[in-house]
Order: sequence, then structure tokens, then C-alpha cells
Amino acid sequence: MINYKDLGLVNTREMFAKAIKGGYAIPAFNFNNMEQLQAIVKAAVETKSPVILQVSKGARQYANQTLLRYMAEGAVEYAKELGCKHPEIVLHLDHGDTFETCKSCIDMGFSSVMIDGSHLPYEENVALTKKVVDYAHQFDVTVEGELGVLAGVEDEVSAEHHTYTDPEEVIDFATRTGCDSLAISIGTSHGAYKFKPEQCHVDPKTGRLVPPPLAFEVLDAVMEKLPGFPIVLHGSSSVPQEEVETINKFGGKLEAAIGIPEEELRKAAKSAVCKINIDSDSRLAMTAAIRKVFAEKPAEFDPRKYLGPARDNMEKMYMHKIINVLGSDGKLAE
Ligand SMILES: O=C(CO)COP(=O)(O)O
Ligand SMILES: O=C[C@H](O)COP(=O)(O)O
Ligand SMILES: [Zn+2]
Ligand SMILES: [Zn+2]
Repeated sequence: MINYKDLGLVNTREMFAKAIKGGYAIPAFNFNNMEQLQAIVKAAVETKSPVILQVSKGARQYANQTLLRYMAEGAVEYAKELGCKHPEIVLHLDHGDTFETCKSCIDMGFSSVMIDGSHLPYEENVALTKKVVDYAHQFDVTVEGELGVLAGVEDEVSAEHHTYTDPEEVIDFATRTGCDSLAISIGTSHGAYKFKPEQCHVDPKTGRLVPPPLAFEVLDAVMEKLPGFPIVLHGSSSVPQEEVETINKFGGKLEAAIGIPEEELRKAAKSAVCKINIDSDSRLAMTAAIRKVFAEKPAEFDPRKYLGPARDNMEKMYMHKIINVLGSDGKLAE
């Protein structure tokens, strides 16, 4: 049993309270490998931003949960080496699916966990989330719950259509479970294909496809029911078209990959939304840079020569999100 506090990590409680007051959101970036982790930490240090490192089920299967936990511990030391005296880094379990998974992460030093019971019948979601909260709070680990189902593929549960969060449920859910933050469904979804082109209109200025707006009326209703309560947005990649174009230019085939416009995330970040999850944009930044090297330097076979540019491209993307979208730059306490 290791407590995250001994690893120099922090939970989300104070971070979220400050973010809501300050009208910005904390970036929650998924990591599966060293290059992503380095890029995230460098971007957070350079911008003086707090950051949430997220570990998904896929990441645990790909890289091993224990190894990722040690990497996050290393990330705290790395941030200090880069000149940040008091880094504010959360190690968070993304989409925890069982009590046992959450417990195992808590026991090995995660500072925050998500228990995603959103696909369960309401009462089962309440019971499971409460069970995780009761365990986690003994160790001052914070817990994110979820109400409402995102369209697309969430974990292994596919939801054909969005089931927006029902604002009538949120008070009961937050009170009975004691969760510290709540992920809601207002029209975002996971992956690079969030909207079909036929759902979008063409922006006459840029010629680009603009998706239908997020259901801000649902967010407003949730905030009215739970004033000041930390809200989380999953599925918030913007799918930068430059990266999609680079990927396709160098042999890729991403057709009609459409994300959430950054303008909408900027607006959300100013509200009670204090955690914004981004994974796909990192995958796109990494893939675009690697494809470019492979196409332009086909003789190259040193992984550092393509993972290095991939890392730089991800760092640039993370910094852009922090500074230009979420507004968490300069928000470290020090
Ligand atoms: O919600 C996410 C992780 O939990 C990531 O969403 P994206 O696929 O939009 O990056
Ligand atoms: O929630 C979705 C994240 O993007 C993680 O996806 P993953 O399980 O493929 O790592
Ligand atoms: Zn979910
Ligand atoms: Zn998610």
C-alpha cells in the first residue's frame, strides 16, 4: 500500500476548486508511453500549469499499470529537474470499470480515479460509485463519477446515440455517492470521428466542416442544480485538421475526422467544467510527425529520429491546449 502523497502527486480537490473560481480548466492528458509523458510534463512545466496524467484501460493493457505508475512518479522528479519547484501532477485512472481496478490503482499510488458506471442502471451506478468513494476517501484520493452516456464507443460499451446527462439526477447522484467531480454528456464523444460530415455545415470563411454545437443548455442546467460542483468533459479532442492533412498527405487514410471546435472548449473551460480530457489529439500529433519522417527520410531506422519529432509535435499541441484553450497556464500555486 503506497499513498500518492509520498510520491509527490496531488489529488484534484484544490486544483478543481481553484479552476472553477478562476474560470479555467485543468488539462487531463492520457499517456501510454515515455514520449507522451515527457511531452506532457515539459508542456506543463513550460506553461506553469497543473496537469492530470490519465491512464486508461487500453494504456494499462499496453504498457502495464505498475510501470505507468512508476513513470508518473518519475514525472514528478522530471518536472522538478526541468525547474518546477512544486509541480502539481495528478495520476488519474481514466474510465475505471470495477471497484477492484479502482482499489488496485489507489493502493499503488494513484491520486484520483474515475469510476465509470454511466452504462449501468442508475441505482447500480450510484451503488458502485459510492463504494469506490468510500474506499478512496480513506486515503484522500478523489473520485470522478459519470452520468449520461457519450456517443461512439465508450470502453467496450457502444452507445449509438448520445444520452445527455439528466440534470434532474445530478443532485441525488452527487449527494448519495459523495463523488468529487462529475463527468457529463453534452454531445462530446471519444475518438477522432465525433461527427458525420452530414451533421456539419461548411464555414464559408475557412471552407471547413463545423459540427453542431454542444448542449450547453444541459451544462447550464447541471450547474444550476449543483452550483460550484466540478464538472468533467470527456471526448474533447478537436482533431486538428492540419494533423489530419499531414497524416493523409504522407500515406494515411483518415476520412472525415471531425472533433470539438476549440471555441466550444474555451467557453466550457470558463464554466464549472474544470477538467477537459484529451487523448486523440495526441495520437494525431504523434502519428502525423512519424508519418512525415517515414515519408521524407525512408532510410531512417533509429526510433529516436521519429519519436523525437513526434514528442516535439505533441508538446506543441499540449502547450497550445493549455495556453489557448483551457487557460491553465500560470496557475501553479508557486
Ligand atoms: O475522454 C477522453 C479520455 O477519457 C479522450 O477523448 P478524445 O478521444 O476526444 O481525446
Ligand atoms: O477514454 C478513452 C481514451 O481515449 C482511452 O482509450 P484507450 O482505452 O484506447 O487507451
Ligand atoms: Zn462513460
Ligand atoms: Zn473518456
